[in-house]
Amino acid sequence: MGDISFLNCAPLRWGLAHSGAREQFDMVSGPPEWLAGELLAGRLDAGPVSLARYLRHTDAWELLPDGVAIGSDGPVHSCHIVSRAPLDNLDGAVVALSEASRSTTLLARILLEDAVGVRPVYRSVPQNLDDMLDIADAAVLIGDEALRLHARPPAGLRIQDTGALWRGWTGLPMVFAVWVVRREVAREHPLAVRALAASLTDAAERAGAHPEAVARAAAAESARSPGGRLSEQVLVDYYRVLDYSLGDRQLAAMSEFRRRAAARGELTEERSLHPATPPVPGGRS
Ligand SMILES: C=C(O[C@@H]1C=C(C(=O)O)C=C[C@H]1O)C(=O)O
Repeated sequence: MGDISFLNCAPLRWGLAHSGAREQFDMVSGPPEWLAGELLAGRLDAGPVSLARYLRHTDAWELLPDGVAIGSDGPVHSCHIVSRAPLDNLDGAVVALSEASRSTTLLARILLEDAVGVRPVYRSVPQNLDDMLDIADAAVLIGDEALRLHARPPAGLRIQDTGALWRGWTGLPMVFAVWVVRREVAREHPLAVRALAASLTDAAERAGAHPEAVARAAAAESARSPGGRLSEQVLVDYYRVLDYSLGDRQLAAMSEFRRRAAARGELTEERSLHPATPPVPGGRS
């Protein structure tokens, strides 16, 4: 099973470790685009991928039964458009897009062009704010580096949270990533897939019931990264807004995101987005 090596998945790591389910899975951690490559190559059976990636590969992957996602109903704290000038000044400007992201970069392009009404020029580059702003007027970033910008906004920069912008524009939550399973694996091992989904849902619930302990563990994890330790309060606030559920509102949000992307000629796959019906335990599958 894959695991995103960002702090957005620290509560699930904590929950899986505390339920004892962690040992049942062979877990590999990495950035979301690397996990997507491993899934496509068949080296990984299940894991979290960027929503935009999933929408391009609905032929190869299905959503975990009952659904597990990374989303927010409003600000997400870690997926931003960072700029010196207001967004409506970005017409004709250069916007650097993080190569680590598929969903937020597409969402930012939709927001800039269709909600704000500007037409920037885009450049996909490795994620690093300083390097990005050397070559561009604005940058789209995700993950821990973006969370650090939210926690300590640098002087002179505007940190525009794409979850908040999307919510303000559409009234919907945003789903940034979803857990998928390869179709062959879902067909051949339906009960194992169901157990995996149940373990992840349980981990999210457990973590939600212990916000301070989770924030403490995540702060310790953040201290081991080059960006340095994030405060427990920043992490408590982060996990209060992050939502791992994939219910009707999130599915509606995914459809709306796909519809708006398709209107631009992107992500035109027609398959239903609903998670597969979980097989009945002990029943024929
Ligand atoms: C909330 C986040 O969710 C993510 C955003 C992704 C994207 O923009 O493509 C992909 C996976 C998740 O890591 C984040 O990374 O901060």
